[in-house]
Amino acid sequence: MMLEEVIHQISEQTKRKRMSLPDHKTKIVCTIGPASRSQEVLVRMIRAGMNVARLNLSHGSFDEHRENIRNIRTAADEVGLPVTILIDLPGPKIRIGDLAKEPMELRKGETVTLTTAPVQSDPDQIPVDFEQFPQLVAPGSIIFLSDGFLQLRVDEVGENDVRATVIIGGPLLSRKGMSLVGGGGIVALSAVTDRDRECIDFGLSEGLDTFSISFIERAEDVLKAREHAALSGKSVRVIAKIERQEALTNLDEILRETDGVMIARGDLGVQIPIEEVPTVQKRIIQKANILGRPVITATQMLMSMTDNIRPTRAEVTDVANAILDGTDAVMLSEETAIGKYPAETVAMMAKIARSTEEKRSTVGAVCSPLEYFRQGRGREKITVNDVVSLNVIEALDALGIRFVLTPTRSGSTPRSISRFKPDAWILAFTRNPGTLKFLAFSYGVCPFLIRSEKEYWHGAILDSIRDSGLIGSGERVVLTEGVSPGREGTDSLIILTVG
Ligand SMILES: Nc1ncnc2c1ncn2[C@@H]1O[C@H](COP(=O)(O)OP(=O)(O)OP(=O)(O)O)[C@@H](O)[C@H]1O
Ligand SMILES: CC(=O)C(=O)O
Ligand SMILES: [K+]
Ligand SMILES: [Mg+2]
Repeated sequence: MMLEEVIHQISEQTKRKRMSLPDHKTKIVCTIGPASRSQEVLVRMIRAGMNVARLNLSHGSFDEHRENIRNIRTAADEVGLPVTILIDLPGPKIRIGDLAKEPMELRKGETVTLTTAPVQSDPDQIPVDFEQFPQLVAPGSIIFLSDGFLQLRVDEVGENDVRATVIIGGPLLSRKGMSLVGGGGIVALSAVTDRDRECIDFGLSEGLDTFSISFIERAEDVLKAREHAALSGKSVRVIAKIERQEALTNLDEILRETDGVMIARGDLGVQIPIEEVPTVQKRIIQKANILGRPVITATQMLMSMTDNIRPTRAEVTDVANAILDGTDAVMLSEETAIGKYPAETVAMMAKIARSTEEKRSTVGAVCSPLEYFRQGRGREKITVNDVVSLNVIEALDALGIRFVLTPTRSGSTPRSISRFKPDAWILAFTRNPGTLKFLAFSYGVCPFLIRSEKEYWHGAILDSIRDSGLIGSGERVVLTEGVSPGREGTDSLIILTVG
């Protein structure tokens, strides 16, 4: 959208009230729930920078959401800023039902009963809103509740009841999601269920046209939502929620079909190994950016602000990093739906966004040192070490070399190569135990202690490397060479074959 259009849109909305541009460019999506559905709180959230109000139809009734929509619209009018309403569809996710009393405190080691029986007689039982649930588990199955915060191990399976032992305890709230290790729990049902279709109809009847689809598997799922809306003669904007392995496998086709994507890190962190979430996030953002699809990074961004007025450093850094990764929008979930400080959390999000955006061009360049040098920046201060390390990287890339051998006194040569984060290992040889210790902090550097000046000679290094069996005979390596022994600074690199 052109700047003029943005200004036009805002001035339309402001109805001739004083107009100014927002002070942050990253869009802020907020989930609306009990903590934020009042007019007063919504007004504060919009003033603090909320751009999109998300209604999660996995929680609350249509009546409740109808009232939310009315409140959001009134609040937006009052403030004079546009707010988009996003309907998040429930999708094929098994959830527990409404608990008799919440939170239900699950204690490690205790036995609990999950039941699909329609009428709850025992308030200590956990209702499950999916009839086939007992058939999906067996003794020994692990059940994740609440994005994996709570874990149970199944002991016994009956017709309607499943008895399980609490492995990881904590407070459980109504309607939390459930998944079985290995991805079970997103039942064989595909995305866009009958319930999702009802929710699309609900949204359309309220004059809304933006829907996020949970647990998308493939591009066809996006089409299904479009086709359903078309039955009512409506066209919709679809945000594909990437929260299962299949969606990652089919990411390219989904991105081509969808209008936008959400990195739904809550379920994604249960469906794929949690440690892969950060790199998957970067990959999705990059691909979405290349195709120009808006991308929302969601879940646990400022999670601790659900209870505290200040976030953790790690959370602030997560938000900033998502922005530097190239996300278009950041999302708040429990922070604004059930948290103690919904408006303050939005204000914090906006503050982090503004500060990060202001520094983005400088930080971006520093983030990729290789780009920094390739663009010829910092040329007036370039050192011999810089030139040699850049040449090393070039040689590694061009020849597919797996090892760099660097004799070093201070460690500066291996560090200058390490900063580019090459795939190759950097084997550093030093006589200085202090240097050896400090190289423990450098990415991809494996330091070795050598005893005598003689061993600095590259023939000796190659011999000891070959004898150690670390590098096979006949493999090419890069070796950096200090031409003037006794002086710091490397003057050249040589490419050698291990004999
Ligand atoms: N309308 C609502 N009414 C009551 N509680 C809500 C509502 N919306 C959200 N919440 C609470 O906030 C939590 C976080 O919201 P979020 O939208 O991330 O839900 P979720 O259960 O994790 O499911 P999803 O995977 O669809 O996001 C919910 O688990 C629920 O406890
Ligand atoms: C937002 C969402 O659905 C998730 O993080 O799982
Ligand atoms: K949902
Ligand atoms: Mg989810």
